[in-house]
Amino acid sequence: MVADTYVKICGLRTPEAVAAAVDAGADAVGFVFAPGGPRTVSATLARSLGEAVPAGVETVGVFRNQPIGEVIETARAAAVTTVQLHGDEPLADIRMLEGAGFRTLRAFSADAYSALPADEKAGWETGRILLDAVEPGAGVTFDASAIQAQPPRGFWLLAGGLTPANVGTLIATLRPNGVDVSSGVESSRGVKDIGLIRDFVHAAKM
Ligand SMILES: O=C(O)c1ccccc1NCC(=O)[C@H](O)[C@H](O)COP(=O)(O)O
Repeated sequence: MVADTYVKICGLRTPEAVAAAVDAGADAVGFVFAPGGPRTVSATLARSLGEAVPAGVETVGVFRNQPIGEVIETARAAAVTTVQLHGDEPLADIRMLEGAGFRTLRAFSADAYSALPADEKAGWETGRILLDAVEPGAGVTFDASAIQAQPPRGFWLLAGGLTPANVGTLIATLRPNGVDVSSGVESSRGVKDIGLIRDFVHAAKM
């Protein structure tokens, strides 16, 4: 296993789930602001959930193809430390977020990322990236052979269909800096399971 694997638990909506993630040792908790999904929360709810999160743990707002002005306004209202862009957003949006004082994560489908020209990859790899399945938050794994052959050069997170049962093997095989999970710690879509959150963090940090 890889020591000190960074762990983000995403799609949190209740104080109990946030406390379970923090108590288990997660490095980041995610709140989904992309509209229309079962995990979508308001900035007001995220702000109140985030108040119980200690300073060393990142609070991440997840957005998908929303105007950058709206992203910054919502992230400020929610008082998150970090913004995760999960759509087709340009590098200029990442720079704007950094300028506004946020840490950032830019998500790609693993296939789309592997197909990027080297100079584009080099631009994204100056920041933190997240490699995921094509449909985010769907609990679906993907063929990671291209990533295994040519992993990103900077800090990167693996996501997409991770569970307490498969995360250890995938960390050992692909050696990401961290992992991100949503469906794999749920009892049903959008409903987090405290025991699975605990099991996932422990398995990832073993
Ligand atoms: O989770 C969502 O509903 C979501 C909606 C729109 C954009 C991103 C979304 N989630 C992003 C995440 O960070 C997920 O944790 C990541 O895609 C992994 O999901 P899963 O395969 O369910 O573990």
